[in-house]
Amino acid sequence: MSKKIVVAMSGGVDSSYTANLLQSRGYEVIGVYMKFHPREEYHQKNIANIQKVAKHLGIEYHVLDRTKEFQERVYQPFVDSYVAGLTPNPCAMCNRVMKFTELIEFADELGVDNVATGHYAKTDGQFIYEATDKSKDQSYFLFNLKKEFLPRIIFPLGDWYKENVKKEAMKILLLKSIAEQKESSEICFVETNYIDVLKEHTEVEMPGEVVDTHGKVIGEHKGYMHYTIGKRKGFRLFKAHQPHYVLDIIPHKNRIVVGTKEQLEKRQIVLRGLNMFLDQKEFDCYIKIRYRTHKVPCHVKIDGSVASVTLKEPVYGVAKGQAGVFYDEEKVLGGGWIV
Ligand SMILES: Nc1ncnc2c1ncn2[C@@H]1O[C@H](COP(=O)(O)OP(=O)(O)OP(=O)(O)O)[C@@H](O)[C@H]1O
Repeated sequence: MSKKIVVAMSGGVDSSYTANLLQSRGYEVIGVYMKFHPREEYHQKNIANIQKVAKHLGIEYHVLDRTKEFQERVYQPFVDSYVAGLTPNPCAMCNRVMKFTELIEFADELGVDNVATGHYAKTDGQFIYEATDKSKDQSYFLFNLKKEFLPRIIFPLGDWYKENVKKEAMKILLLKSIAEQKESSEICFVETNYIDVLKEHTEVEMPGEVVDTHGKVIGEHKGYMHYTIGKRKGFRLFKAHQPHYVLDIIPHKNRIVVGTKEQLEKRQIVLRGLNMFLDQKEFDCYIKIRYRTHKVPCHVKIDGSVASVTLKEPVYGVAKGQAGVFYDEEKVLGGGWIV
């Protein structure tokens, strides 16, 4: 009897091809689509794609409405984070509290052990690793997965290049149109940009003061939620200066603090809400403090759910609310949220 697997299908090429690959490896695939946000048109388009793939593969698929849970666990915290002057990472949050939790729970209901997604990452059941295709690697967003989930997860695209996934999908008549469609935006519930999302819930356009590190008013900004630490555009300084960067955001005063590149430099970072795959409490490794950035060597000391990180090279633009993810070469050791 073939082994069953639940595949998270988004209607995109990656998860469609994942389902195809797993079936060709002998799995009995059960597809599942989850509605996270309330954009029904978006869902209908995706579900139509999944229907096509399911028909082509002769598999069953399910649609789960998780809009209420998503609103509570991901969407509202995303809005609240910006209001609090942070730069949230909703995808890393969603992977833990929504996507994989719901996927595993659904698999449990069906009595199925394994689940799969079309993420570009690898796992050996104990750790997560970077994907072979470094330009598509999503391991950073997966640092927060519950450790006990890992033995049940398969990432079939971990050793694939996206280019080849597309090429192979194009050869399958029913996947061709899916392979040709435009790639989805980075955050599924953001249609245009995050500011438009925030505007539906809170006042975003509220000009305020730009101050230097001594609190002296030196310019004007559009509203603190427009900025993230390290940003150097979009605010106005009264006098011409050398380039200035956002150093801090003070939400209750609607102020941003700016300074020079040297002032932006950080050698120490604190992470909270840790999620560790490694049990050690003190170690040397590398840290990634944003998705699209290189890893920096560091020393880590863990006390409870807090990590004190000493960087061996300076970094610029450490934004509160973003994920700090520890790596040993390609292996993800864990991570936490920058405070
Ligand atoms: N709404 C959803 N329902 C079920 N699974 C999903 C959903 N959105 C994403 N996934 C799963 O998470 C994986 C990674 O999601 P991401 O949003 O990064 O998609 P992607 O890289 O654009 O992949 P795809 O081409 O499959 O859309 C997808 O490949 C899929 O397995």
